[in-house]
Parts: sequence; C-alpha cells; structure tokens
Amino acid sequence: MGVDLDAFITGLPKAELHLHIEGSLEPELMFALAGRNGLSLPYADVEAVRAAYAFSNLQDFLDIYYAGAAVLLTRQDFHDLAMAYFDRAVADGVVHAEIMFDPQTHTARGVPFAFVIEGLLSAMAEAQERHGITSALIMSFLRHLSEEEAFATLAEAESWLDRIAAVGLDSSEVGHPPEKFARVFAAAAAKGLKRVAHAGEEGPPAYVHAALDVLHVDRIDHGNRALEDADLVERLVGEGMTLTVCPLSNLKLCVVDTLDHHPIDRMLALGLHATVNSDDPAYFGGYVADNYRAIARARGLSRADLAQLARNSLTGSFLPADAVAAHLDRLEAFVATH
Ligand SMILES: Nc1ncnc2[nH]cnc12
Ligand SMILES: [Zn+2]
Repeated sequence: MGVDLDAFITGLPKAELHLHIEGSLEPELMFALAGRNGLSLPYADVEAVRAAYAFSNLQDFLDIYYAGAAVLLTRQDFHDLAMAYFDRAVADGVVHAEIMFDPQTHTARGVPFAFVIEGLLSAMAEAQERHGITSALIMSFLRHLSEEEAFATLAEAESWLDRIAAVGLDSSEVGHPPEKFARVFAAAAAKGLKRVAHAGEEGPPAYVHAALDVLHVDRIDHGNRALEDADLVERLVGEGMTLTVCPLSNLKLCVVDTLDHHPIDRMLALGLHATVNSDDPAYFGGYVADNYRAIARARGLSRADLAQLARNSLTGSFLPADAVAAHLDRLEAFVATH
C-alpha cells in the first residue's frame, strides 16, 4: 500500500551480512586520505578512479582494491572509512551490519593490527550511539596467502577476540580451496569464533561442500555456483544455511552476464536462505538498498520476496535470538502497514 518500491526497500529493516569495509572506500575519501597521508595516487581525479573500475573477473577487481586500500594508514583513517559506511547503511534501512575486514592487507604494509581494529571499533561504537545501528566484525583471511600467515593473523588478534564475531575467507578463490585453511578455522572455532567463507563465487560447488565439511562454516558468502549441484542445494536448504548473495558484485565481476539472469529468485524458490548484500559498494556501484532495487527491477521481485530477503538477513545474522526477534517484529509491522 502507499509507498513506492524504493521507499519500501529502504524502509525494510535489514541486516547487511557481506560487506568488506575496505570495499566501501569511495574515490573521494581515497583522495582525501591520500592527501592527509602525503601519498600520491596513480589517478588524476575521482572520475579517473571510477573509470578504472571495469572488471572482467574477481582478480581484476582485487588488484585495484588492494592498491586503493594503501591510503589507509592511521586509526583515524579506519574510523572515517567505517563511519562513512555506517552513514550510508543507516540511510538504506540497515539495522545491523556484520563487516569484514582484511587485516593482512594492512599489516603487510606495516600498519599495526591495533590501528585497524581500534579505528573500526571506535566507529562501530559511535555509529551505535549516533544512529542505533549495531554491528559485528568478521576478520577475514586472504586465501592467496599461506596457512602460516593466517595463523599469524589469528595470533595478532588474540587480545581482541572478544570483539570479533567470526573469521572469514576471501580474496582469489580458484586455486585456494577451503582445505588450505582447515586448521586455522578449527583453531578459530576452538577460540569461540563463528566462521564464514566465500565459496562458489568463481570456485566450483566442491568448494562450497568443503566450506561446509572442512571449515564448518555458519554462512556461505556468495554461493552462486552451488546451484550447479542439486544435492548441494538440497543440503543447504536442509541445513538452513544462509547465503550472502551480492547482485551488483556478481554483475561487475561477471559472475552473471546480466542481472536479468541473476538467480536470486530461483534461490528463494528452491528454499535457500538467500540474502542481498553489497560486498564492495564503492567499487560495484551501489550500497545495499541499491542492490535490492537493482535485483527487484531485473527479476521482477515482489514485495513478499523483498521482505523474505530482509527476514533472511536478520535470521542469518549473528545477533542474539532476542535481538533478531525484536527486529523481525518491526519488519512484520512494517510489511503489514506498507
Ligand atoms: N567479492 C569478493 N570475493 C573475494 N574476495 C573479496 N574481497 C573483497 N571482495 C571480495
Ligand atoms: Zn565478498
């Protein structure tokens, strides 16, 4: 009733479960931080940065994304980066965000782990105080690096483990299967951390199986290629496994050729617990509500579908059950009146 689809999408209380904070670095902030830190960028201006964002696969993107992150040096830089994200997320109706960070991208450049996490944590506290948005941290290991380096990162995080909800696995998927990180994920689990992993973005269904069987993940990031394996789909449905799907990312990284062919509605119809997320919004042309809008238009999603995606995001989050229930109550009230 009443409001148009854009307002309905924005108004739906939702969680964002797949967001790389380094991927929310807008070109304007990239230039501001480069200036503040006395660094020069290989781009003339923000338009030139945006023009460089044309990718034909995941690796094309990762090369540019790691280069962009080089402007992040101080606690204040990480704080400013995260505050900019939270401001956008709140405007999109995000009530809870589980944000991934890649410490190895920074520690490899000599930035102390403490600067990264303290900057993010101070922004998380400020965003909660200012906007009421809650958040959690997912510490992701770069899968193109070694198991030993992942263990070193877990050791560096030791004194902050009570502030980290989960470990994750990202970066170049093909050739770096989940098995490579079996032991470090087991060590993280023994320390009480939850586990997520990118799987089935470019990698085959076998990587999704391994994320489940070997890494014992609580969620699958992306999971698109699971659709190639009917038994795997049945298993994911049976286990109620949340998939953190990222439509605009899938388009920009050529996981789908057009959003018109995106499988989000097929996933819902199969009973998969799919969610919609932005992945790296500064690089892929949109924040979470842009992703809902783009996929709704391309696939003709109904308001009931959109509400189900938002519901899945809340139930798939790592929030305590009472907080999930409270958000779901608000979601159902919103849906009933719009
Ligand atoms: N979509 C993605 N896949 C793998 N690693 C990433 N790091 C940032 N975004 C990523
Ligand atoms: Zn991702």
